[in-house]
Amino acid sequence: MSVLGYLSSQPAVYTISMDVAKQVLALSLKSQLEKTEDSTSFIRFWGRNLFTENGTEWSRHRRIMNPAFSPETYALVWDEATSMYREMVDAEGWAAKDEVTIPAMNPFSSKFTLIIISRCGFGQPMPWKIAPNENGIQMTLSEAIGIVSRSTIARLVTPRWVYRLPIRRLRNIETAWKRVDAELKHLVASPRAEMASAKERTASERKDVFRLMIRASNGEGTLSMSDEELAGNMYLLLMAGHESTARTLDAVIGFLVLYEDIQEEVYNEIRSAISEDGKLVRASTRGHRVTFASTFAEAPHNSISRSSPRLRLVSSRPRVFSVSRFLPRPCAQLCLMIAMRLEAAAPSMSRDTQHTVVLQTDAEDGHGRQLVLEPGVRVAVDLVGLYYNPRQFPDPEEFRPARWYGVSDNDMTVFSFGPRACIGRRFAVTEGVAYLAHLLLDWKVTVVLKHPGETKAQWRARVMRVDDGLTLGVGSVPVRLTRR
Ligand code: HEM
Repeated sequence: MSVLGYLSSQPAVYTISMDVAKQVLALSLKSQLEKTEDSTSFIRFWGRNLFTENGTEWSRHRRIMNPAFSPETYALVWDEATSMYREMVDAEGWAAKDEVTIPAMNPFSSKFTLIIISRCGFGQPMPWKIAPNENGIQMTLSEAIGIVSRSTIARLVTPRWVYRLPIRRLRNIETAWKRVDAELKHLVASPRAEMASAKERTASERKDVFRLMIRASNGEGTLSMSDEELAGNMYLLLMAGHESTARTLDAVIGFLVLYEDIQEEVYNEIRSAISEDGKLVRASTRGHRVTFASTFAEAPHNSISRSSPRLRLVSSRPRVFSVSRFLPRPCAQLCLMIAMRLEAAAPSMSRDTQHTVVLQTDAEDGHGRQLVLEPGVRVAVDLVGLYYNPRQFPDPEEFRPARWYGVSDNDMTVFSFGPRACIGRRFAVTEGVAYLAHLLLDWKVTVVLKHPGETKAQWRARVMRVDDGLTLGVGSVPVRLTRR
């Protein structure tokens, strides 16, 4: 589809073709197509970052951050997710109940993923119960990030004074942006102070992404980072590392209550992973592989064993981690990936032509043709359109994890592909599988209908609709948890 702005704006072409998308990403690596100031303004409020840059600048950011996305980090993600689940169940008072009705799962998944990125990405302890008046601002960080995400586009096009008008909604937006700003400043300040103190040695041994960036910001040379870039990357990770995963978790829960047979399959898979001895298994190295799984140490009957063939997380090389690379991908993981496809958190990927670019379009009718684009044209891969393209995914509306048995990560595309694919993909998958495994092992999750006559199709139309923010997601997901 091509779009011509006759009065203003640049011409653009949109594609929902996988082949064309692959060409676009390949040409981006050769700087024929690039991200521009304009196309990345929505994520550059606090500074340039890994997402906004091209060429050698992009490569510098990526080289600084890459070592943090390692098997050790994913092991930590699994462990933290395990203890976070326990904290959540205790703090919310679910531990003593056999049935819990929840009007919306969304705040739980949002808080869960925020705390995981905070603990595992930023090395910052964050408890499940967060006081609402930190930094003198009456809003939790989780709430603030949600508001910031939903108001990003408005914030780009409205002057700042508008948010000082005596209108509650606008004041709330201002408070949320201040809350996030305060958090970023606090994050920058705390590890710097820590690293300057006697704890320096221990802290410097830790390789969370945040400490690597702080070190780069204190350093010089090709792998250094300015303070502005540091803040920019922290904001990026806060948004990308938390929101997209949270929205995927909302979506996958929504689908699993609609498709009860698949929920049962995932449950049985998790049950088959429970160990006899029930001891905590965190991480172990077997030859060149790192395998780990986690159990609930305190609850032996609820343990997930490392001997399980299905929930094992495997690395083929010490530094390159892949979830179940040599084993069948767990159904829980496939459910996540399908939810990402059906409810894409990242709606599109765009690049602008820097030179004349030739794209080969699909030969759908046997007549593929060349599309010649002049410099200055925006090429957008419409991910929602691509994921619902029936030529790529027959019966695109169906939640059918089995369709991705044996398919390679690249062909799933939900995290993009090639060297510029999502840096946090394994982080997100580990976290998501851990969340599902622990939740579904304890509870059968079912729909809460609006009224007794509501059908599942109506529930899907009402709940699984697009809720727009910086990322896309579903609406409030009301469910009932019944103890297994
Ligand atoms: C369900 C969860 C997620 C989805 C669907 C997702 C999707 C994506 C996609 C499609 C891209 C490519 C965008 C483009 O090229 O324009 C991307 C890039 C990125 N993602 Fe994710 N992501 C997720 C989770 C995460 C997590 C957990 C983190 C960090 C911990 C993260 C950090 C990033 C970063 C930093 C980039 C930019 C990479 C680069 O340009 O080199 N994402 N993500």
